[in-house]
Amino acid sequence: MKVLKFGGSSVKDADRIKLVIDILKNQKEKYTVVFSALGGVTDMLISMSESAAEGNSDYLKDFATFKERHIEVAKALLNKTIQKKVIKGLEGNFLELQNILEGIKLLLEATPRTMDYVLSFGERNSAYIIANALTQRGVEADYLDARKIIKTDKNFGSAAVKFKETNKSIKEHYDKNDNVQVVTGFIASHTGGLTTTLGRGGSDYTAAILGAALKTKCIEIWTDVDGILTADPRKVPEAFTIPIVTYEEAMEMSHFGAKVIYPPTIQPALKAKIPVYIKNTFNPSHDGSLISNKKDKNNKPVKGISSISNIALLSLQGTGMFGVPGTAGRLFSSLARESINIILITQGSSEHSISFAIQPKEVKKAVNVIEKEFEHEIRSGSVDKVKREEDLSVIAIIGEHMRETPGIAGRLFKSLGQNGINVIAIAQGSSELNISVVIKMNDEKKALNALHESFFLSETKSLHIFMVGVGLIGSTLLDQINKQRQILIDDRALDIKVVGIANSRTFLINENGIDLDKWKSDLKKGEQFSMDDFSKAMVNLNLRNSVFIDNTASSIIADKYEFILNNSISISTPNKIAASSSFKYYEKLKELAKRRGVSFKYETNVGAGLPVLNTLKDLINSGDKINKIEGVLSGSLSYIFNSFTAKDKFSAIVKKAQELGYTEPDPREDLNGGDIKRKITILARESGASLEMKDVKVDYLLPKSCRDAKTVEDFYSELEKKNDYFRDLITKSEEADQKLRMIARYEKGKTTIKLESVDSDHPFYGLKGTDNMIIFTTERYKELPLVVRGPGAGADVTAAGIFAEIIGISNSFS
Ligand SMILES: NC(=O)C1=CN([C@@H]2O[C@H](COP(=O)(O)OP(=O)(O)OC[C@H]3O[C@@H](n4cnc5c(N)ncnc54)[C@H](O)[C@@H]3O)[C@@H](O)[C@H]2O)C=CC1
Ligand SMILES: N[C@@H](CC=O)C(=O)O
Ligand code: NA
Repeated sequence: MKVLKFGGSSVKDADRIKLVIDILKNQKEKYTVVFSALGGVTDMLISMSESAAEGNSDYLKDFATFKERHIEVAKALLNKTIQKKVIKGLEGNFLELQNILEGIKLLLEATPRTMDYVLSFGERNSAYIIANALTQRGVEADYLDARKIIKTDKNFGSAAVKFKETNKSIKEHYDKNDNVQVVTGFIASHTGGLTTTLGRGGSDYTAAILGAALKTKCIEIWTDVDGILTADPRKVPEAFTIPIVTYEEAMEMSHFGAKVIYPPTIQPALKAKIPVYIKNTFNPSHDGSLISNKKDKNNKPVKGISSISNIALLSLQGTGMFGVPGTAGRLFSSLARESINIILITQGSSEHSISFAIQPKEVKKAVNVIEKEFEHEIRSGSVDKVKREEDLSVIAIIGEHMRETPGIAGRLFKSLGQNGINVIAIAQGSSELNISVVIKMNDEKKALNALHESFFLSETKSLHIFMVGVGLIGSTLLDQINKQRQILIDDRALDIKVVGIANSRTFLINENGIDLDKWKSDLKKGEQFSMDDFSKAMVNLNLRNSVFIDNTASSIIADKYEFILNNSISISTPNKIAASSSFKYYEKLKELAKRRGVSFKYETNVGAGLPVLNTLKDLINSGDKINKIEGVLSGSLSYIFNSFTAKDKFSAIVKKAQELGYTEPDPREDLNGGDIKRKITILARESGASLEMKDVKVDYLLPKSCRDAKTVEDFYSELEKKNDYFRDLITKSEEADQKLRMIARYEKGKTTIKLESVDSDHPFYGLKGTDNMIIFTTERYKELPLVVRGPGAGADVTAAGIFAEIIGISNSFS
């Protein structure tokens, strides 16, 4: 024999009840079944009584709806003959209820005793209709009014069960009746016959009482979710069912807002060692959760993460509290006198302050009672006025095995810290069954998701990308991400979600991820872009594991890095402006990233996708000293000198380099030496020098008229005028069997850039295509230097460099 119980959400209307009937018809063994009132009906009964008690006739409208709903369900489920009988029975109930409501209106009072009677109609109607629907479908079923079998005291609203009497009458009843008993949940009666109710979660309690009395094989609580989940799925989409939870864990989860069941109600069942399953009416084949005292083989230290939204934190503090016994006692007794429920308490070990969380609606009352209680101390200045903080949430991680697993708290605080979530108060029960933290309500969703990812590692980690600049590099990167995304999910459990994109005209944000197959057309329909609006949207979304990518060459974007890092968002960028701007800003950004525990990365600033800056960082971190850096740092100039011959027009080759995507958005940057200047400055800075870009000594490649051109168009026309000049240059170099190279150097604190014509034995002579080559001469690489060489410009290699950087950043998220 087993007991099944279906809650209000499972019996909200006729369609849902049909699903329930299917589940019941599929039962292989003997069972009894408990029902709650149709979803929403109990609330309706309460509000009708309240309005009647105010002498109001408004309830009559609700009463009409109440009747209609039940008749409708009966009509939809029952054939004509049975319908007639059932509707007659329902009408008897309606009349009884109508009389009571009229009585309430006359007396202007709904006592707890009357309320229990009123509420009983919810379960009585639902179980009655469903029992008949079962009979009609060939199940031999009887309607059983639980008032006949469950006996309680007269504590109306939350009556205490008299188990001896109850168990006896349950056994007697079930011994005599072989049909499926369809039982009203929640209601019971006093020995004298008065109707009582069992309080919060009452129908679950009914099921547990029956299970324990009849020693059933199990109890199944049927609801509208797949059991107890690791977190609230409305806040954490990745939440999943916990297969086995202990009773204590279920208790903690429900205390922190997981509303699947109210565990105290299943106590009688667990005491009798009867397993309790939580199952989903709308997904009956799912195993659901088992609440049991069996040890979980899985033994995860953290089983679930819960939260209570919108709480207030009050603190009592003052010098007069130190070492004074009874302060806490007085504080909490005064709150208890006013029936103020306390969600969490923490006390500093200095005994200087006690903080506790309560519902915001109780703040005023709480402050008043406390300030009254400590009136004298406040007046004398030994205790301060109550400090209050509102719009907060409590988050709790829960699990029995946290107790024997070190490092859990560490991981908790690391992932909150990394996501810029400030912890306002901390509490850990001495049972170590939960660790709770108070944070800003704004951060709740982010915190839940970050912790969920961190503690349920087997699940996929999400990375949220915000990208400004979707030109050549940006669009190539989006393409690469789109192609690789599923592989990263499958192989690395890493889900890269691009949630924001922008160009200089419009921007688009989608928290669930932008569709990378059609971002171009979607972006066209986006909102008008401003970096202020985009940054605000990004910060307001407040997503965990966020990375900002700047694929522009704009200083407007680079100027926002400080704000972005300050909001605990990592940055990866090929834009060289920030790292080559003032040394002060460069340092500030690096320091800020460190302080916020996020990343500021710009490997593609030098040598595009080549591992130049990382190599340099590894040398320095391992204690090497940089003596000299020499490099061909411009991919576009490399390409130009490698393709330019005395037969070509120099201006045409430059144009080609631009078309191939090797130059900066503005090609003058490359030809004027600006781009190389930025790169050598960055290399010098990464080597430890505090240099500015203006310190770089440049031997210009271009004649002055070209350098001074005001627009790109003017630049090309000036360049054309100088084609002969460049032909001379290359002819001389060719005749000497040499190659033209723009070489940057950093040595003894000085940075220089110079056009040189190099011989065939020079290391830079053999460079091909867009090759960059960086030669590090160091204390350890003295005789033979360390060399990094390869393509140093181009969309694919640059985008790949950023992509690799993003994946690297994802590793740092706990
Ligand atoms: N092409 C290459 O081989 C390499 C390029 N880079 C860097 O990559 C960055 C991007 O280069 P490309 O993709 O070639 O440029 P691009 O001109 O093709 O694209 C620039 C994008 O930025 C957007 N943009 C420009 N100014 C903006 C502003 N103020 N606000 C918002 N959006 C703005 C544009 O609308 C466009 O979507 C540059 O910083 C460049 O130095 C770095 C290494 C190699
Ligand atoms: N325009 C740059 C691209 C890489 O930073 C270059 O030519 O090297
Ligand atoms: Na690089």
